[in-house]
Amino acid sequence: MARYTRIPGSLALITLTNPPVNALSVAVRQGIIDTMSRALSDPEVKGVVLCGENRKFCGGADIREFAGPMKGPHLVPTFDSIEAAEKPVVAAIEGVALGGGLELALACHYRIAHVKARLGLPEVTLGLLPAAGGTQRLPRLIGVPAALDLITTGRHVSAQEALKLGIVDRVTDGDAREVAAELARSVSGQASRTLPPLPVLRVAHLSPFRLN
Ligand SMILES: C/C=C(\C)C(=O)SCCNC(=O)CCNC(=O)[C@H](O)C(C)(C)COP(=O)(O)OP(=O)(O)OC[C@H]1O[C@@H](n2cnc3c(N)ncnc32)[C@H](O)[C@@H]1OP(=O)(O)O
Repeated sequence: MARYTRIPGSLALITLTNPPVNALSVAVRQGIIDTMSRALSDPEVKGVVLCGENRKFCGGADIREFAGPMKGPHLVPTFDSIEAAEKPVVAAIEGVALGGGLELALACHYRIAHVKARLGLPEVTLGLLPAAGGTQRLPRLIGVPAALDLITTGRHVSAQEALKLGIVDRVTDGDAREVAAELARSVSGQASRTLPPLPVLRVAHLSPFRLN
């Protein structure tokens, strides 16, 4: 599920609710779509803050659903609908943003992390790829070498390292939701921020393919 609350400053707060780590179950994916649509269609709402219940942003795909067939909305269109939003969406990352949880945060226009948060793409440790946008959005945000390091090792990074790498915009030791709301208010009315294009790697030993 995702809970929808109006908060001061003409903002909507969307809270993922799926204990213990607010994993992206079918109900959470559907909840994100429904609450985003509600926020976007309400002219009184100028921006959105996305967080997880109990100060845990999101532990990724719900591993309890791995045994059955995929139901409900897929992650890719769910995340694309956030990125395409014309109102600013700010992720308030507390606890963990792992796997699909980090991919969800990457689809938001801004990211605030609590100082104790941990972020990463551990899909490789399950024999998977971060295929819900992580392999595209992370290199666009922080460059190919740094993104490949995180994607191929699955290692977690601290909030401070995430800030240094450029994954998050700000780190706070306070309430990340409040800092995210402040940021959302300050950018509301502006065009949504977009990621830079994917950098093109030039590989020295490969010559361009020629058609004769
Ligand atoms: C495609 C694939 C995509 C898009 C993916 O996202 S793959 C999943 C990527 N996510 C992960 O691999 C995260 C796995 N979890 C962890 O690394 C850790 O559990 C944690 C860092 C999130 C928390 O660690 P810790 O505080 O030590 O606690 P536990 O490990 O004991 O976990 C607590 C309970 O949470 C349950 N849990 C954890 N992750 C998930 C999840 N992704 N889906 C569902 N449930 C999850 C875990 O099973 C524990 O449950 P209980 O045993 O307490 O019932």
